[in-house]
Amino acid sequence: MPSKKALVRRPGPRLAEGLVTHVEREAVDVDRAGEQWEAYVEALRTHGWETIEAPPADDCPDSVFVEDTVVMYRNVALIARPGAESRRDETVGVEEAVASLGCSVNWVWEPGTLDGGDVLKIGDTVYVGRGGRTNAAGVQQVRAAFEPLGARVVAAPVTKVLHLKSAVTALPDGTVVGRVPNVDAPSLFPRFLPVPEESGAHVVLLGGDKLLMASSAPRTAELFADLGYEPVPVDIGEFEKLEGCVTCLSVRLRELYA
Ligand SMILES: NC(=O)NCCC[C@H](N)C(=O)O
Repeated sequence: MPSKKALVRRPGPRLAEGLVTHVEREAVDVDRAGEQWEAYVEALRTHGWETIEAPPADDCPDSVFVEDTVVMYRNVALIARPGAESRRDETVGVEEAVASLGCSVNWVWEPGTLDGGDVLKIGDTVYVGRGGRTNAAGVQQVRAAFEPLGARVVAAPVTKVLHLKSAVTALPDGTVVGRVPNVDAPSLFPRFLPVPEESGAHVVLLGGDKLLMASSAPRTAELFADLGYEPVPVDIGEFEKLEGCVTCLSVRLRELYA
């Protein structure tokens, strides 16, 4: 059944200690991050999404990046096993939250690791990035969880950025968008559109033609507007300092039965 719920998690007091892997560490203004998070959540609500807060995980600096903790396919929530050890405890509260929404819950087990940021769904095709955070066993477990439900899982190498979805996401028509130097294998995707900015590769589909995007990608927003989409820009600058992007701050639940 179509649903429009989005799971989010408020940033915790230790946010500034969040992991950085591919960028230089910059000071994070936690108060400003809080304001940016509120505005992000408000943008989801304004466009018809009911937001549900996962219980805080204040000991985990990266907990706001809730996308990495769970992958949804239909009504099934696959609880991730984050590749970074400091992020493992984030999954506990998320598991409670998705179970209470009526999802069927499944888990990635050791030795598998999986970050939700490595999973890009386009219709029934589920691309899984095998990179710094998601290992081969994690990819196999996504196959085992979702292929019986009708998904086709396609593994994609990720060596240049943190997650597959740091490199690419997809427009509503399924066209994959990414900044060429960040994408290991653009030919894996049936339709690929290069974008001029790194954060232009990140879109959250709000419904209809509306695309939630970071305000740090104005030229890409212009490109998308010219293709008939309606960009909805939000400033997530404090999260970008920690390699976060618009996708990683929420998990949309579009096929709940509850
Ligand atoms: N899905 C995402 O893009 N997540 C961003 C995670 C950023 C966090 N600082 C991390 O390194 O895990």
